Amino acid sequence: MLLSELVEALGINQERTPFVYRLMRILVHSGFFVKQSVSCNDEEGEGYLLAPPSRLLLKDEPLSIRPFLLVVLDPILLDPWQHISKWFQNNDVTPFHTAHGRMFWDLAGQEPKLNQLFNEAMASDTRLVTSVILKHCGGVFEGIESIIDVGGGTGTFAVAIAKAFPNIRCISFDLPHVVNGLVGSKNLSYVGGDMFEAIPKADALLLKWILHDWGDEECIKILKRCKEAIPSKDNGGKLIIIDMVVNVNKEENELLETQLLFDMLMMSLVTGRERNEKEWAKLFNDVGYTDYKITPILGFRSVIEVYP
Ligand SMILES: C[S@@+](CC[C@H](N)C(=O)[O-])C[C@H]1O[C@@H](n2cnc3c(N)ncnc32)[C@H](O)[C@@H]1O
Repeated sequence: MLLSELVEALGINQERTPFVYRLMRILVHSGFFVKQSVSCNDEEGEGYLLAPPSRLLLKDEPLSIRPFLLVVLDPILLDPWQHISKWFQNNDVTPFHTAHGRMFWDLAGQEPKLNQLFNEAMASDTRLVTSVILKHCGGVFEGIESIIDVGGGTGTFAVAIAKAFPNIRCISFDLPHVVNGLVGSKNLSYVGGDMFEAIPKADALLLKWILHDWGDEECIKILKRCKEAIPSKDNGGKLIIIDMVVNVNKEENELLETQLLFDMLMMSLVTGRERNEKEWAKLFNDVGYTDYKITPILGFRSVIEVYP
């Protein structure tokens, strides 16, 4: 699109065209658009093309992660960044708590708008991740007869597994305010509960973007509840964790900056953190898991299979 077409399509005041030019200049620089000579409607000039990553931000792209961007940019999630300095000097659990006087999960349970925004954001990320996992890592589900997605949100992952593997019984398990009213299918059901109290039993448990929300002590509690819920390794028990494994070696990890920024997001919103392999191994070892295997297939995230 030419700049003039863009200004028209977006309904922007024509006098603002030079400002749109400046905005587009940085969006080209940061890789969201590509500049190219075009001739359109008898006009010749420099035009803009969407760069491939920008497709992930389109409204009607099936694997769009636009809802994720929208929640991260919502004032409720941006406010805590303004409170980091205060938080370094007080005793609040998180900058989010300093900003809103409550923990993130409590506010999500009390504010239907935040609950919905957040669940949609998670579902959009999970659609993208599921598409990669089922295509490239379907083997992790082999031999499993039942699986529980712990903290599975509104069930996007469980629905995809239930569809791809009709013989696996799937449960999406989350806090009651997240799963209330959701209706399952033949091999899929929803269960409300608290993963710190008890997790229903199954061959395998999936934990996608769960453990990075919590500090080590809380992770140990969750991992203990998980261990109680699965059979021994010989009987097919395992955890399938989808989370980041931070590698601070810049040469080996072109996504290091993204991983470190996510670590800051976890510091700002919740009590969690992004962990390196040694830190993951220590958690598993502390709870008595015997073995683990990391498959780095999901961009800045990995699949970590953990055995009791
Ligand atoms: C970062 S989200 C990840 C959601 C989903 N696994 C995904 O990746 O799309 C964390 C999830 O943990 C759930 N959660 C938080 N505390 C929980 C608890 N005590 N018991 C069960 N689920 C919990 C939240 O409601 C939320 O759905």
